[in-house]
Amino acid sequence: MAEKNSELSAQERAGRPFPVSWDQFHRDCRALTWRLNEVGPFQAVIAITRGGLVPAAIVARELGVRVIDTVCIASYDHDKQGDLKVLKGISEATAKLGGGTGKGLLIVDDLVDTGKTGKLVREMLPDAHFATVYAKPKGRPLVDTFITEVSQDTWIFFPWDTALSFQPPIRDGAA
Ligand SMILES: O=P(O)(O)OC[C@H]1O[C@H](OP(=O)(O)OP(=O)(O)O)[C@H](O)[C@@H]1O
Ligand SMILES: Nc1nc2[nH]cnc2c(=O)[nH]1
Ligand SMILES: [Mg+2]
Repeated sequence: MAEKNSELSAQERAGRPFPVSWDQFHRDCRALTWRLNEVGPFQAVIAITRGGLVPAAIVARELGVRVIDTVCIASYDHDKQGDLKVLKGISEATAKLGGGTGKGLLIVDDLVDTGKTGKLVREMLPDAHFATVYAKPKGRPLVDTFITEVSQDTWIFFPWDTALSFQPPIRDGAA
């Protein structure tokens, strides 16, 4: 049974779908910025690619921050998590702004799930502020600021990964 479970993708294990529209995502990013505005000011925003790019753009716009950098990490192949690979760290100029430890820098990602990605970035920039839009319980302790907690058995569907499609009526057995 345990073997069977390990064959399941993270999305299959999660089971419960949580679709997010562009409109909802934009609202949640704005709500996140209201909280971050109390914590800043921040010298730069660092997006964890790729999912962090969209919230980072919105948050940076709302905070009036124009220095934006990326940490590029690959771990999930669609919905299966493998070993984490850091494809690119922050630039020398951004590292200098954060005094080498990330002080005054804001790291943004779309979500934390197991927390593996967040843990790795925290190790790179221990004094940076880490914000995500959504958080699942396992990853939540790693995040300084987030907006919505969803249960661990939830899979979040982002608007850039999805399209509108027909759904059968609930009466006919729709989830
Ligand atoms: O807390 P964890 O279990 O580590 O998962 C969270 C990470 O997973 C997703 O990224 P993904 O690796 O799918 O890459 P992407 O952002 O390029 O889609 C998401 O954007 C987070 O960065
Ligand atoms: N889209 C998406 N990617 C993830 N990566 C880890 N957890 C999730 C999730 O719930 N949704
Ligand atoms: Mg990501």
